[in-house]
Amino acid sequence: MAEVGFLGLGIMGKAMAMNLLRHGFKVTVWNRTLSRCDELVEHGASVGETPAAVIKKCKYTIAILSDPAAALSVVFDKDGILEEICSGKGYIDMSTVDADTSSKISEAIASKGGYFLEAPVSGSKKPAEDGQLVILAAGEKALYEEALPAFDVLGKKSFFLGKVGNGAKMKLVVNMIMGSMVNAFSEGLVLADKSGLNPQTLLDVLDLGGIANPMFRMKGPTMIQNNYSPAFPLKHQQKDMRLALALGDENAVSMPVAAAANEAFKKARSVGLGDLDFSAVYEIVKVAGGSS
Ligand SMILES: NC(=O)C1=CN([C@@H]2O[C@H](COP(=O)(O)OP(=O)(O)OC[C@H]3O[C@@H](n4cnc5c(N)ncnc54)[C@H](OP(=O)(O)O)[C@@H]3O)[C@@H](O)[C@H]2O)C=CC1
Ligand SMILES: O=CC(=O)O
Repeated sequence: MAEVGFLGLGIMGKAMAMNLLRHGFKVTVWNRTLSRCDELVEHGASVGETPAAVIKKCKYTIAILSDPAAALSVVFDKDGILEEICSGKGYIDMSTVDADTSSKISEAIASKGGYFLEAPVSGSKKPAEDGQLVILAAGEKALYEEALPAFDVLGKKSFFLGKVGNGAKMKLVVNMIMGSMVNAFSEGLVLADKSGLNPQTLLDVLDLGGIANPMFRMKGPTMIQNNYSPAFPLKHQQKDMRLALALGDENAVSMPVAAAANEAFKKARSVGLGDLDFSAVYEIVKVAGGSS
């Protein structure tokens, strides 16, 4: 089996690279904070000293990094991907970014003869650990087909959405909906509490009705315990709202619900909740709703 490169061992990357190792893939990893590679090495990974070194060694390389700045940095900066990408090599960016960022990366890689695929994922820490992500790929179809054995390990379903940008846009639309939902959910929990209802009973009622969903089911119990151990960091959810609102601007789509949700996420970041789970926006909604 050809060696797969893997850049970025945060919450998602660590779980995904671990999954590939568990399924017999040979993986060479790199992370900006190199010490984060140690645990992967214990499970059989090799380490590349730089993104360029990983690209040089591997037929194709996957990345999952925090945001557009990080995604651009590993490609364009010193020791970055552009130094070694060439004909016959592929680069797959699974970070959640905007279509412009993805297009810039795609064009730069093509200018060196390499192949590019964007492939952001829907699903959080647990689906990443369980190989149950939903993969939203777009770009070079041949690279998509080459990566399918890896995608089959990482996810429960892969979509090929056509030209570069379509994967990024699909992911932003999905996360814009999710960010609005968690705000509405938080308001419901506050309203139940303030009007004398038991929030746990609200969760039980919701879970049996037409708006039951895995996100309410997973986040509800921890939210009512004020436990925001990060699966999907709030700062990333706010980045996704910001990028989705910009996509709305470009397309003249009015999104007042998403804009209000973004304000709550911004407020949460401004009071230091950015590294907690995105469900910590509940703390902001509680204050706005007059709860302590
Ligand atoms: N967590 C989730 O539930 C999901 C997240 N996503 C998306 O996946 C991406 C990663 O998320 P997640 O794993 O949660 O994030 P984390 O914050 O846990 O990890 C971020 C990763 O990006 C790296 N990084 C940050 N800045 C730079 C930089 N300038 N140069 C190089 N590397 C950098 C970090 O390196 P270092 O260790 O050195 O800080 C780390 O490896 C994000 O785009 C997010 O929106 C998508 C679906 C679900
Ligand atoms: O991007 C986050 C997710 O849960 O999907």
